[in-house]
Order: sequence, then structure tokens, then C-alpha cells
Amino acid sequence: MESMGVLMTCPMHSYIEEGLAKRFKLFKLWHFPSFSAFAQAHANSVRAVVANVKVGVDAATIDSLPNLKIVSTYSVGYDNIDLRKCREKGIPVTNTPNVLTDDVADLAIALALSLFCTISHSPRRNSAPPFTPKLSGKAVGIIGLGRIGRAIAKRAEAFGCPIMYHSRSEKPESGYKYYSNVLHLAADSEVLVVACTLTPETRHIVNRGVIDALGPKGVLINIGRGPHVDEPELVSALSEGRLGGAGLDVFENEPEVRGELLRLENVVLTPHVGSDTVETCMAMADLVIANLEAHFLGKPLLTPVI
Ligand SMILES: O=CC(=O)O
Repeated sequence: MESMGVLMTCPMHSYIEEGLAKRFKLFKLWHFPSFSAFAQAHANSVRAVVANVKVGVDAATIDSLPNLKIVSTYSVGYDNIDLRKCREKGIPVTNTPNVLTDDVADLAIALALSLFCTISHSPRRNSAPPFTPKLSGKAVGIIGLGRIGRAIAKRAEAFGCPIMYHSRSEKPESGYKYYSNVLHLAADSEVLVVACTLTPETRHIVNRGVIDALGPKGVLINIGRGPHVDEPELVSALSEGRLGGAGLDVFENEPEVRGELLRLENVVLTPHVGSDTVETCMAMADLVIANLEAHFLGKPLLTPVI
């Protein structure tokens, strides 16, 4: 497979870069001055594109690569891959589900714990840390009860938290209370966690109304995608004390983080690192490579999106 051209859209973990370079003819887009400079020289050689959350694959890129046969994203989310264009051209897309579920769920709980227990309050500050509400027993509402949402629910259950959720359809087998209306879920939650897929329907699913329903004692955790939350509304609510706090791993204009968020005391921020543990990065890379190998050997894909 050494002659198969694989294009990586941006730098990723060295493990995946090395794994791809060992098996394929690897092109690193960031080594070229622009996409058009790359395409002029190598467009015909590219059989696969490996993308991630930072740089996806749009319709123009797909159209510029005449021999593209597969897109594989080093992420579970694929909101930045133009699926419509891929479908139209018969190009399969794969992602990396399952292997990162635990890490993302762990981070959601870590963000909640940091907010509630002021773990991140530095002892070097002059003021004594304030007393905080406890996390154990708080009502946890989860938007999106997929793999990650369920893993968060399981962890929160261990803290004695009653679990409620909103999703496109009710999942009666989960045993958790279902809300068809996000506003009602927020009103009954003390911690609201965003764990759904980003689609046009879920963009700004956390809007001013939802934030106000969660209220001054409520805490928002977002480990989904930045655009799930109306960020200017979130900042106003946090500044005005209409929302208790927020733990955010994702932002509306990543990698930029709004200055106001950095200055607020009632937030805990991480730079989109939900799956960035050593073990998981390796498992994700192995899955990307296994999908590409399966495709080129004419075998079934391991984790197809389409
Ligand atoms: O955000 C991370 C992912 O989609 O894998």
C-alpha cells in the first residue's frame, strides 16, 4: 500500500503520523504553502484524506481530489466533513467511535468536579477559596444519550446523581427520565451536560432560554461542540450571575477562546482535549489505519459513518 497517497489535513499525534507514513505515501498538507499549491502538484495521487476536529474536509477539497476514495476522520464527530458531497461521489467516511467514550465522559465529570469542588482554585491566590455546593446527588441532565451521554450518566450515577436526558427519541431501556423539551430538562437540572452530535438542529440547542431555565445555581458542561451553545448568551449569563458556572472543553470559534470566558471566575476551560490521553490517541490512530487498510483491501470498514 506504499503507493497509496494519503493526505493528512493538519498535524495530529506523532503516533498516527508515523503509522500512516509507514504504510502509505503520506502527504502533510501543512508542509505546503496552500491547498492549491498541494493540489497542483499531488491532487491525482490522493486516495484517502485523514481529517480531525481541527481541519475537516469540505466540498471544494473533495472536488479537487479526482481519485479520492475514502475520508477517515481521527475523531468521533464528523460535523466538519461534507457528508453530502461524499455521498454524492460515493466516497465512504469513517470515524473513531467507542475508543474515546470513556475519556470524554471522564472529562465531563472532571469539569463538573472542578467547578463544584473548586479544585482549580489556586492556593497561591490571596483570598480563601469559597465554600461550594457539592456535586454528589445533584440532578444531572444530559443532552444526547448516545455512547458518550450514557457513559457520563453511568459515572454521574456513581455520584448518586439522578439522571435525566433529552435526545431525538426516547430510550426507555435506559431507565432515565426522558424530556422531549430541552427547556424543561434544563429547568429540572442542576448540572446540564451537552453530549449530542452537532447538526443544524442542535446548533445553539443551549440558548438564552435554556441557560435561564438552568439558572443561577445551575452549571453547564459542554464536551460536545462549541456551536451547541450560544456563547455570547453564555458569557452574559455567567457575568450577570444568571448561570452558576460552566465547564467547557469546546468553543464556538476554536481554537480562539473568547477573552471574557478567560476572565470569568465561574468557568473551567480545557482546550478541546476530551480524547487526548496517550492510550486513546493510539487506539484512535489504530482505528483510522485499520479502516484505511480494510478499504484498500476491499474488506468491510470497521467504523463507517457512510
Ligand atoms: O471532539 C472530539 C471528537 O469528535 O473526537
